Amino acid sequence: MLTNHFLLGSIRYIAIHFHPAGSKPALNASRTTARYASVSSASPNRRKMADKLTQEERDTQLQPLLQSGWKVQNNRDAIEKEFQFKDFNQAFGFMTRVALLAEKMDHHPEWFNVYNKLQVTLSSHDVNGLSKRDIRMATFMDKNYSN
Ligand SMILES: C[C@H](O)[C@H](O)[C@H]1CNC2=NC(N)=NC(=O)C2=N1
Repeated sequence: MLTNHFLLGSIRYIAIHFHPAGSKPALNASRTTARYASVSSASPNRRKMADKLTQEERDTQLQPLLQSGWKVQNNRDAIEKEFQFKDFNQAFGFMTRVALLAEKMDHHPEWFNVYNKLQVTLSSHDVNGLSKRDIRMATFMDKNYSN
């Protein structure tokens, strides 16, 4: 058994990993630390209060995404974009790369895929609107997209 306590100001995350006797951990402790430290930099309560994008952040961070095809929905504080790929293989490869980040961030896109098309909606349910996590996710998608 391996126990990691992360003390970043206040206790924010404790990860306990169980490994069957004799088995080797898949990750060493320092990699595990880096992985979780990067995605749990705020406790859930603090995250909620501090997280919704401010007007200034919308002007500076959301604006560039709106130039690259993301749209703010009419009825919800969420952004959406449709991606098109050569075929299903390309679409699903892209989705897989995004899914790995989503799991690391504990932040998941709403998406709908048919063959080579992918409709994505990003919003942060815990703040009922857009947060920096949506900016990070959208930016990652744009960077990783090629058709
Ligand atoms: C329990 C779990 O941490 C939460 O439900 C996470 C999971 N993924 C999430 N994804 C998104 N988009 N918003 C959230 O608020 C969210 N919360």
